[in-house]
Amino acid sequence: MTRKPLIAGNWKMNLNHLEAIALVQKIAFSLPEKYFAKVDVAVLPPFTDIRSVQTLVDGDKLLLTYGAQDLSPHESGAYTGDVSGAMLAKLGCTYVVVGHSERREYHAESDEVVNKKVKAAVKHGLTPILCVGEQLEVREAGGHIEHTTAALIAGLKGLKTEQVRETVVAYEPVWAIGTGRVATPSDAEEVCAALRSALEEKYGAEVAQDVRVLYGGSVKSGNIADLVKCENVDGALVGGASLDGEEFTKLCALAAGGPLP
Ligand SMILES: O=C(CO)COP(=O)(O)O
Repeated sequence: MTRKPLIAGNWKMNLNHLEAIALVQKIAFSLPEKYFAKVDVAVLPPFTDIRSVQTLVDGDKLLLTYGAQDLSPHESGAYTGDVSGAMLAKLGCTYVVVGHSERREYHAESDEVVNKKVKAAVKHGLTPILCVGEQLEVREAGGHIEHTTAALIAGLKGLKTEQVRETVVAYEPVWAIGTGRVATPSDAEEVCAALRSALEEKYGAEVAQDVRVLYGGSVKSGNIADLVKCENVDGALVGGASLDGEEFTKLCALAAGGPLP
C-alpha cells in the first residue's frame, strides 16, 4: 500500500490556548483543502490548549487532527499532574506522542515506561507516535541502528500485530532536535528503513509496509521535500517550525508535493 504522509507539529511547551486558536485557524485557512487529501496534518499542543483546539476543529469542521504530547501509563487515581488516555480520547485526540527524547531525558522515562504508555494509548483508541532516537555519542560510535531498533521493539512489546499496524513511529536523533543540525535524507532513510525491517522481522512484511515512520529533528520548509522523497520516510514530527503558521503551512504543502499555496 502507499502510506499517506503525516506532518505532525509538536508544539512542546509553547503557546497558550488563545495563541493555539490563532495558529490552528491560520493553518486551516491557509492550506487549501486539496492538500489534506495528500497529507495528514496534525497539531500536538500542550494539554491546556486541547479543549480550545477541539472546539475549533469540531465547530468549523476543520480537516486537521490533533493530539497530545504525553499521557499517563495509569488509568486513573492518585497521580498528581498526570493526564490519562481516557481523558485525551474524550477530547477527541487522534494521536499522542510517547517516548519523546525530552521526556526520556528530563523525566527519566525508560523503554518500560514508554511501553506502558503505548499500551495505555492503544487501549483508549489513540494512535501513539512512538519516538526513538540516538544520542550523539551513540551515533559517533556507530550504534544508532542497534539503539533505535531495540527501543522500537521494546516500546511495542505486548501489542497485537493489528495494533502495531496502527502505530506511528518517529525517528528523532537527539543531536538533530532543536539544533538546526538536520540529519541528511540518507541518514534519515537509513534508520527509517532499518526500523521498518525490524518491524518486518517481528510482525511480518504486510504490517511493516503499513506503519508510518516519520523523521523529526530540525525539519523546515527548506528540507521537507527531500526528506519525504525517501522511500521509508512517511512524513515528519516538526518542533520549532510548527509554531509559525506560514512556515508550517508551507511545509505541509511541500510534503503534499506542492505547489505552495
Ligand atoms: O523534537 C522534535 C519534534 O518532536 C523536533 O524539534 P525541532 O523541529 O525543533 O528540531
